Amino acid sequence: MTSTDSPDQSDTEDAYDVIVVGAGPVGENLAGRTAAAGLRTVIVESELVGGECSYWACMPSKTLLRSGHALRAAERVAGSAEAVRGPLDVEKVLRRRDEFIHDLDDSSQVEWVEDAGITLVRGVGRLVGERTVAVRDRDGSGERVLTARQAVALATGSRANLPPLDGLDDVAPWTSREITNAKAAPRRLVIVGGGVVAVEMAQAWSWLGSEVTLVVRGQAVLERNEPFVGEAVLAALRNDGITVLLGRESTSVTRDGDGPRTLTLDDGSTLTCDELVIATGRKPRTDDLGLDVVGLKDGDYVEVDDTLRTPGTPWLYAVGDVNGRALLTHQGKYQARIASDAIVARARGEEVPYTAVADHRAVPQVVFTDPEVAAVGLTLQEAKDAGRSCRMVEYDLGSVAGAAVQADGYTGKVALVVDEDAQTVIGATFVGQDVAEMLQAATIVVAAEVPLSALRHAVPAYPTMSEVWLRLMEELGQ
Ligand SMILES: Cc1cc2nc3c(=O)[nH]c(=O)nc-3n(C[C@H](O)[C@H](O)[C@H](O)COP(=O)(O)OP(=O)(O)OC[C@H]3O[C@@H](n4cnc5c(N)ncnc54)[C@H](O)[C@@H]3O)c2cc1C
Ligand SMILES: NC(=O)c1ccc[n+]([C@@H]2O[C@H](COP(=O)([O-])OP(=O)(O)OC[C@H]3O[C@@H](n4cnc5c(N)ncnc54)[C@H](O)[C@@H]3O)[C@@H](O)[C@H]2O)c1
Repeated sequence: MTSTDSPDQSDTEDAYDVIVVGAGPVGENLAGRTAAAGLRTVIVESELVGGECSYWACMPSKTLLRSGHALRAAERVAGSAEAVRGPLDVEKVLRRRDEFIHDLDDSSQVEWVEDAGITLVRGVGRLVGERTVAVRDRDGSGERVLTARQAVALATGSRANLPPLDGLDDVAPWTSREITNAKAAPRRLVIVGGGVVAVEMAQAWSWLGSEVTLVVRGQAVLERNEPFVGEAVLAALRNDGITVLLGRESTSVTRDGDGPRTLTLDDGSTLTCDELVIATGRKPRTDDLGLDVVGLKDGDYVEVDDTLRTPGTPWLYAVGDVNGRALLTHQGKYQARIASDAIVARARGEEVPYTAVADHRAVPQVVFTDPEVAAVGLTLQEAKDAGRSCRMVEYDLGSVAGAAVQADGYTGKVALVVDEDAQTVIGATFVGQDVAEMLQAATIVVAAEVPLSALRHAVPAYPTMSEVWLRLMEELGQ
């Protein structure tokens, strides 16, 4: 059966092979693959098919940043710089963002689901028993019970985690949802947080005209990366005119009616802003998911093994943000591929073909600031903490011919972490303009554990920025 149903619509056939709860990119991917393999698959979605990534996360944030990147790239090359002297057209940038998020209309995604042979049930899913999910209408008017012969896969994602800040509930703070979907640039924008959401949104809205202040509790931004990443991005943010306060905790916030908010910091100083964005991390959307049915706790990330199955419950899988392994769309979709192949294999009584190794050692991520940050695998510190015998080699990307051609006065840096025993690259970090597209080469090298001796034969084209690999190999004595 292929249909779009709401819970109160009666359906005599509510038994499926696979139930997927959550139709974000990860749930969709898993459902598409089990349906393609011939398993009768239903997907349950409480909001928009396409999930956080499509409407309130990856797509709007990247489209908000892209026009600024394009403008800056043109401004950094003599000849094109003279041709682009104007500012960004904010209205057009926001319109383009809205086109990418389909004005929050999921009908094209629903079409894909139906074409893929998946049944869509709209409503809030909850585990109520073994292989059983109850779906209730968002307004609570109806409930429908679905059963699964093979597997239930949780793909309910994550939401913003709000800190226990005095007064926060009364000031209508924004999270990533509102800042990625804002219809105009707030005049004064304060963002609390120093992670990926905070730095990307600080820069995007600064480029679009907001006066931005970033309140960071640590001594650096992007602390999970190599230290030189935080230094480069911090300098760039400040160079853009963004005020970045390091080592500052927020203690309380107030609002005068519908007017501006005033945030008080731990040194007694105050910041007044038209919008306050909280970007202090995520929490799993498991608060009312019925995890107690299988002895787990609502509100927690769902622990899984490397086939994305929960230990002790052979029919329950959890993929994407909800398991907390790597809060990234591409990594969640990787898990969806593995979980779906495992579900299909187990349904056929076959061996599971492969497991999630990349989650542990080869997770790639791009931070779409200017400069971009692209990293995969372990940082030097993570490698040391893991007891690896390792060393780091670094190279100034700006001194590579390809980078000099890319932009006048190009600045950037690349570092590799090498396992001395295995003679393989276990981590790579790039900072600079247009490094995002350089990441996949490093991801292949790390994921496939390519020996350094073999890398000698991977010759980068001249004059591209990838020529930095030759310089790094020289640094490594290869
Ligand atoms: C601002 C921002 C920018 C980001 N940018 C990037 C980026 O550039 N690249 C990248 O890789 N990652 C990025 N991410 C992370 C990315 O958005 C997530 O990793 C990704 O969305 C996870 O996909 P998912 O399918 O697991 O969850 P989600 O996309 O959150 O989808 C989960 C779905 O489940 C539904 N759901 C939840 N509970 C229930 C229930 N009980 N019943 C029915 N349905 C339910 C939700 O409505 C939602 O549609 C960004 C995140 C943020 C916040
Ligand atoms: N380009 C991308 O790939 C991209 C973009 C945005 C988000 N994401 C994903 O979304 C996830 C969430 O991003 P995020 O930036 O919200 O989280 P994050 O974990 O990257 O950063 C959270 C930040 O908030 C700070 N913080 C935590 N609690 C705090 C508190 N109580 N007060 C003040 N500061 C506090 C942390 O020190 C850190 O700087 C990330 O893990 C990332 O994987 C990815």
